[in-house]
Amino acid sequence: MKVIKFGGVALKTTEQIKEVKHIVENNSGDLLVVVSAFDKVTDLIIEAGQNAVTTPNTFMETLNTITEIHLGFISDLEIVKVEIKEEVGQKMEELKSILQGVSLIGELTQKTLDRLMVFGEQLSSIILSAYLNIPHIASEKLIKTDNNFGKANVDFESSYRLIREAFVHFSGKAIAPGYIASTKKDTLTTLGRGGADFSAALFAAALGARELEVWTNQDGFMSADPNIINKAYAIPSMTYTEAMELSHFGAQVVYPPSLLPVYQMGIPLHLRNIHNTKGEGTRVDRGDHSKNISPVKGISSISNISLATIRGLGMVGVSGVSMRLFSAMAEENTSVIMISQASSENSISFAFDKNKKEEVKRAIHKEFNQEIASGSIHKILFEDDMSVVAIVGEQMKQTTGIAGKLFEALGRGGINTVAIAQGAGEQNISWVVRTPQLRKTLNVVHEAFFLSEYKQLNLFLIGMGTVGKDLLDQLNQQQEKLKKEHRLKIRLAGIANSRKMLFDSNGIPFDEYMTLLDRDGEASSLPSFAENVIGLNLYNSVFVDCTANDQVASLYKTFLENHVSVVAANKVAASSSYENYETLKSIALNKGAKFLFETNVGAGLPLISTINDLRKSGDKILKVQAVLSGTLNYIFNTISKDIPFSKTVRLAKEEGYAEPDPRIDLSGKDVQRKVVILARESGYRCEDTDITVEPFIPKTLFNGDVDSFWKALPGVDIDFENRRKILEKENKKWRFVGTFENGKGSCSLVEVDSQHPFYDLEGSNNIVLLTTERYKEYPMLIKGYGAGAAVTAAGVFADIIKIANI
Ligand SMILES: NC(=O)C1=CN([C@@H]2O[C@H](COP(=O)(O)OP(=O)(O)OC[C@H]3O[C@@H](n4cnc5c(N)ncnc54)[C@H](OP(=O)(O)O)[C@@H]3O)[C@@H](O)[C@H]2O)C=CC1
Ligand SMILES: N[C@@H](CC=O)C(=O)O
Repeated sequence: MKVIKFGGVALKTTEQIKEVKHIVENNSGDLLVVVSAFDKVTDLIIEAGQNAVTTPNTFMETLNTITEIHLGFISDLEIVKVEIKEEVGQKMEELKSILQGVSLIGELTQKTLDRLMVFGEQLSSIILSAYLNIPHIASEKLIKTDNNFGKANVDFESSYRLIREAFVHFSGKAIAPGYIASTKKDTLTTLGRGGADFSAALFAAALGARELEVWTNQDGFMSADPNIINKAYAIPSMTYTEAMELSHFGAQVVYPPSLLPVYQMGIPLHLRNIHNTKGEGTRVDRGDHSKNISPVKGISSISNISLATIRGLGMVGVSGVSMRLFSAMAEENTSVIMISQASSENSISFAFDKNKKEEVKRAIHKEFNQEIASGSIHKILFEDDMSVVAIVGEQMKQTTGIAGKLFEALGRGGINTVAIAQGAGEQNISWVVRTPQLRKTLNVVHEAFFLSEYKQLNLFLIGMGTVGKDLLDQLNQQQEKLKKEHRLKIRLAGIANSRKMLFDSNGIPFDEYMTLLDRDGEASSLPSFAENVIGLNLYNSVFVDCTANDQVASLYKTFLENHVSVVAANKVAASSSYENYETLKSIALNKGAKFLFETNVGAGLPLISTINDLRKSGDKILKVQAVLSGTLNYIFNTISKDIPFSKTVRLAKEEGYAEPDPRIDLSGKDVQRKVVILARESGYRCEDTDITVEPFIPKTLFNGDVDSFWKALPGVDIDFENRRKILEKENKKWRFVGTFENGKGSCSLVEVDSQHPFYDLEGSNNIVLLTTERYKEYPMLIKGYGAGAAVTAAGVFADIIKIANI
């Protein structure tokens, strides 16, 4: 004997019902088919009942809809037997007269509601019995319960006996309505919403079925809620305990009470999807499921939770407090979803359905009246808008480090855990988070435990000029390789320039961002950009700054505080006051986020990381001597009798070396910032005032705006040409050199001869000599392209990859 159950969602359309027929016909051997009401019918019956109470006669409209649904199926399924239409007609008449009675009395008791609701399953089973051409069995006569209407408690012994007696000579196929039962005195009852699963499980257990197959519209138990986690997948197999834990914590695949009968009798439960009949579904049985890749089998969550916390020193060491509290909840018919108690015993927190808040308040005040009056319970706190999340897996109890990994992932994701519980069985860790953080929580935990195929970073980028544009091109080119070779997906979740901004948590295509930004973007606003990044609350969020703007740099603090890592090509923050620099670094450290700015000095050259590595390994940076301006080195390598100074500046801008405002380069400010950053990363508490700058062009050029600067610039060409000729004669070159030693530094134009290590520094290259305790006699030398779109973008890219930690 096999039992198959079809839920209402699997009985939604004529096509689905035809599929049901295939499934039934393809099952050879003895078979009992248990069915729910057709989709939505139970809800419509409840609605009709409620309408009958509140507004007499309005129930007729709903009743007509119910009739249409059933007659519609009879016609669409081409059921020609006249008796079926008559039988359905009779049932509808019966339903109508009960509703009229409700309307007259103006009251709908749970008992009457049960009496109404049984029609759903009765009607579907009558129609399907005719369509499948198999006999119909009256379940209500076989499943016996108490009179707890709405969710009656099953009398297992009598039910099993009656079912076995009814099936003693049975062979072939039959259909039975789920959900409905009756008391000893044959009063109709129901088994609670979802109770058709329970009926099927009772039949399967009583008859010792070889399998119970339950068809819904889901692939079985999923690793997490697929509506939230698009990478969630169906769990192929699990134990009864795991299924119980997951369904208790919100995975609505199977009605939790159904698991007990099949577990007790060791009957395998197979969950299948009517929309994916070839899918494997989930098998729940007593088999060995220990070979699963992850000890965590699934994540489940329940929202709409409130959390109550009772605090008081009077609870410490007093026995029976928990017992009294939970008995009081039981008296109010309130289910406690999760409990957390500190070992100090001075507080107990528990989670419950938010709709039960009044009952919970009443229960606490009634039970602990005296303690509250005496002050031994001094605080009762209610927090709303909470969700309970649980990870479940029987193998968790044999694996160390699960809790460590879980809470590390949550911490790194910036998720605050409000309360925690783990039973000694170790197969479930549950915790409470604020509901706005639920989506992120599920993502973070799914990524941590479920072998999501890919690790994902969510990028938010401001600045799509020279560097930003190249970065997006590189990301576009590399995305397939990163996915394939490093299992890393980079999703562009937000972009902005000075005019517009655009967000899409599903990802903005790298090859279309500009068109989309222009077409769909809204007006750019930095506060609103930050709000969006934080509001989207995506896990593994990274903010990338490819501007030179101080207002953009002022957003870093907020991002880091909200666990959003920051990658900056912009040098403003790292070279601002030491206090700000230090604050940003320490927030990043405390929040488990990263603040990376490798390209601030030497573009793509590994300068900051090398200094960090030297220091971490115990070395000390004693002195820095460097050419750090790509623009200035390019200018001094390009200037000639044919190319005047002003032209070289224009060329440097065109080549993408110069700052958005080239006066930052020409004034020496850019190099000063870089020396400050190197000094700080070398461990010195350096301010920009510690680094002097000797200008090499008149300060008057820096008054006014950029346009007037460009106009005035050719004015210095003759002087430069005169100085250049002398230099050429002496076989020397200009290098703008930054140095730092003993807490102080300088930036100035130096004339170097052919013996000097900086003499042969080509193009826009940078060079850095690091004198350290270990590299004293022969300083460490790092040299190469020090500016330009491609190398800088590559440096920013490398910082992003560091955050992914692949
Ligand atoms: N070029 C190089 O070789 C290197 C550059 N860097 C640094 O990289 C950064 C970017 O340089 P680069 O790409 O050359 O500069 P660009 O001028 O080419 O691009 C700057 C981008 O920032 C945007 N932007 C400016 N202000 C705002 C704002 N308030 N809100 C939103 N967007 C804004 C601009 O928008 P819009 O397009 O609308 O004007 C533009 O897209 C600079 O900090 C520079 O120091 C670091 C190392 C090397
Ligand atoms: N403008 C800068 C760019 C890199 O930081 C330079 O010229 O070096």
